[in-house]
Amino acid sequence: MSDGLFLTLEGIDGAGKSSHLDAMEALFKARGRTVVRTREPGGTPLAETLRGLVLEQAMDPLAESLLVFAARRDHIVQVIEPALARGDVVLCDRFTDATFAYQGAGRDFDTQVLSTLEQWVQGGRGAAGLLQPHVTLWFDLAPEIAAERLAGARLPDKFESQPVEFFRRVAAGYAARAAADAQRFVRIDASQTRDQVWQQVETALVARGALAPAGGAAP
Ligand SMILES: Nc1ncnc2c1ncn2[C@@H]1O[C@H](COP(=O)(O)OP(=O)(O)OP(=O)(O)O)[C@@H](O)[C@H]1O
Ligand SMILES: Cc1cn([C@H]2C[C@H](O)[C@@H](COP(=O)(O)O)O2)c(=O)[nH]c1=O
Repeated sequence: MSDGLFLTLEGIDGAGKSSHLDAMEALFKARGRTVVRTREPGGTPLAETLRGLVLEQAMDPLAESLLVFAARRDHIVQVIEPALARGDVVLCDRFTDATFAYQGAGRDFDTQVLSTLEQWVQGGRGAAGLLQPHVTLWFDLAPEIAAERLAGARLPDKFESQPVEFFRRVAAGYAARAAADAQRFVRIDASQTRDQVWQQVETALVARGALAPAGGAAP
């Protein structure tokens, strides 16, 4: 593999992660990196079609999980792996941690099944192992504050309409994923002001070596 960098942003709806994507992209571009900015579910025409279904249609948790992993497979094959092979920075708004948090913890769906799907979709790379982000910024925010921030901001989709108890479970799911992979996750205290949150993001990227030039320190 090249010097490609796979960076994901995670957190409950309304945690504030998307608010920092422009600045992150600019930070990398200022260092001469090519940035592929993308999101999940989504990132390809097929995956965006599946996103519409997942965010709008009621369905059981297995159907939901299969659709997000189908979208992810297309996204990985069409966008993420080619970008990493070129040495680009892939800036992705959500990835598989969201599936474990939303479908696993939020919907109480079987995480063994999710792990199997993760192996199928992100595996098959021989010695390279499972495709995983190099760094995951986890925007941690109390669900009550996130709900206040989202109120009136936009029309809620299927997930954003869920009660606060759902987001408590999702937040606990993220906490468990972060505890299980502390090397990859960086917790961002998203309750602070936008400027303070941005400072945390920048500090985390420096600390993880993510801003080193391509060909420099490994992420
Ligand atoms: N630090 C902050 N303090 C107060 N409000 C904020 C802060 N960061 C973002 N917001 C506001 O909170 C709302 C949600 O922010 P944003 O869309 O970035 O969240 P998100 O995590 O990307 O949400 P989603 O995953 O649901 O798209 C927006 O109205 C945004 O302007
Ligand atoms: C990747 C992924 C996402 N979701 C949910 C989480 C959010 O509610 C939406 C995406 O909306 P956003 O505004 O782009 O954050 O989808 C999920 O349930 N499972 C997943 O794997």
